[in-house]
Amino acid sequence: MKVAKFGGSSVASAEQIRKVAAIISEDHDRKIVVVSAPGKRDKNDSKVTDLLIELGELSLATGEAESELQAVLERYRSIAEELKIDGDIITLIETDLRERLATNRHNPGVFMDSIKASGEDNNAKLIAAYLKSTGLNATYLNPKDAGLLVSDEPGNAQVLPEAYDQLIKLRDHEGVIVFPGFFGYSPEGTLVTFPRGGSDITGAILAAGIQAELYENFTDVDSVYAANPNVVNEPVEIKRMTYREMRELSYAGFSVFHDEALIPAFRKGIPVCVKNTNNPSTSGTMIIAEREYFFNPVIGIAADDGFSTIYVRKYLMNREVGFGRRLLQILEDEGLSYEHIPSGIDDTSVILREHQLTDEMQERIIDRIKNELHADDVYIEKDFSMVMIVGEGMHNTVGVSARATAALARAHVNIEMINQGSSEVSLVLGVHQEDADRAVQALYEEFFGASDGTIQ
Ligand SMILES: Nc1ncnc2c1ncn2[C@@H]1O[C@H](COP(=O)(O)OP(=O)(O)O)[C@@H](O)[C@H]1O
Ligand SMILES: N[C@@H](CC(=O)OP(=O)(O)O)C(=O)O
Repeated sequence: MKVAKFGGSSVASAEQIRKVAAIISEDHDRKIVVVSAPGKRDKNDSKVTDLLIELGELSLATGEAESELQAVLERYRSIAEELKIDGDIITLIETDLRERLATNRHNPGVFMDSIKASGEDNNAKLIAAYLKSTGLNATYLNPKDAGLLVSDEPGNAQVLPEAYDQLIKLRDHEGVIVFPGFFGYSPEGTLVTFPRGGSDITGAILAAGIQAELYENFTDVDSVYAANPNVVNEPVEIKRMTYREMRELSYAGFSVFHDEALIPAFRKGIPVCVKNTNNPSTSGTMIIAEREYFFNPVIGIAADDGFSTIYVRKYLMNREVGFGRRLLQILEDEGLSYEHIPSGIDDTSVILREHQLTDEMQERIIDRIKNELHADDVYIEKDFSMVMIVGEGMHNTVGVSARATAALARAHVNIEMINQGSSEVSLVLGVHQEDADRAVQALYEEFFGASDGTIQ
């Protein structure tokens, strides 16, 4: 049995959905089909999820968002008309959306999750109807009926272990299940979405739940590339990589696959294959537990922006027992998570995602560090990017860091921070955001300049 997930680019139009139907029909092992909301039809288009966020936020703010509602309906209407699906489905989708807009308005988090999730939910119903019209035994299944139980933080659902006791039963379901990605339900019955890009997570949970032989993640590229193709021209294709390598790279900016989606697959040992809906016959990229690495210690280079640094200097900091704990307690009191904390003997930097910080919070943090920790200097800098060099071969290869820093020096990129994970499967370099693309290009040239097109 296989789980096949089709991202927004694969279900963005009638033409794309016909390709999805052909892919499903050609392999009867594709038992569960996870679908996202319609994505972009071209680079200037909008994802339905983004249209729904606009709709929900405007409705909450002003109570009126009719044109935004019609923009969402028009996406489904154009697909349904071209696929010649029964007209009732648009009426059903409109009724559903209006009901969601009228419910949970007192709780913005729950309200927005319901609006966002309608994109996937209604697309799954529409695609199930189309698949049935082609003669396939396909049925829509709602995550609540499937038992996809998740924690209740809006926009940040985490699957609950007890969900797997229910999901295994899907193995006995007749025909093909069409399953909306991106959300589950709390034990209290509240709809909760995963973070953005979360349909990948749904697919991984279901693959783990039914103990699938393979989790296929269909997108719009032939493979996972060694660098973002929007940053490096025609990067080499990766044919095989480990869960750990993909998790590091997708955490650090490879938006082709959600980093949290690897955890359920890794825990149950489900192989993942990233494939192209527009070119399904290619082998794609296999993501597995182990791989041999011979030719290149590095398998990929990623970059993610939107980081801030809280810089703290205090003479003899390294001699003060508990300084680190007290510093992190200040962040914990503000509900902040951090990513890296490189330290010297008299200074330390806490690197965290910028979106967490408000101006008031920054003032409170600086004030507390100065007055409670008696720091000699403390300030916060914004607009950093983290550039990640990843490869299972790095931990027994001498000189990777030297090659990386030399490459950045040649590109005149200043390194603000360097951090090697204890696993040695990744090396993180902090640079200013405006240098990030140049850094990725310089590192790619250093580690892949002589490559012949693919990494085995
Ligand atoms: N290393 C990478 N390899 C392949 N694609 C990448 C990589 N980094 C970023 N991408 C981008 O990810 C896109 C696919 O992800 P996404 O837009 O979420 O697709 P989907 O709509 O299928 O979910 C690709 O079109 C590509 O532009
Ligand atoms: N549609 C949701 C969930 C998702 O995973 O979408 P996609 O498969 O297009 O990345 C989002 O945009 O976040």
